[in-house]
Amino acid sequence: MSCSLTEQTCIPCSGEVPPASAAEIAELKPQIPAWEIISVDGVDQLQRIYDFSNFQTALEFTNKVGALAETAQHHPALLTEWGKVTVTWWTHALHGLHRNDFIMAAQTDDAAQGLTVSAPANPYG
Ligand SMILES: C[C@H](O)[C@H](O)[C@H]1CNC2=NC(N)=NC(=O)C2=N1
Repeated sequence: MSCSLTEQTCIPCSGEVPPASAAEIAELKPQIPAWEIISVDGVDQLQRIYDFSNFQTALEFTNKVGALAETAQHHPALLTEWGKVTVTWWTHALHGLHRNDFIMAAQTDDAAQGLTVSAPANPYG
């Protein structure tokens, strides 16, 4: 498919839908290069840490991602700290990754545009 991830929308997903195949992951992952695939208790997840210059901007970004999630009815784990937000996407119903997670990761990257700083600025270390 040539359509970029940010132009796609999530499809409703139940436990009957198969998780993303290795071939699908190989197609989609290069479109979100800054994301890591992690495994938590055997569940594959997409994770990225974004850096911000203060808590308020981190919270503003968190709320933008929350609004995207509500629109898509697909929800991430969000950890908001001073100067950073950790975003984790996976599909609860599948206990793993679905194309939806890659779509949401791409949308999350778009939401971060203009808000992030390139290096952590945490004065507390
Ligand atoms: C009914 C409702 O759409 C489902 O419970 C949705 C809600 N948000 C969700 N978010 C994520 N990440 N995975 C899901 O399986 C999921 N299911």
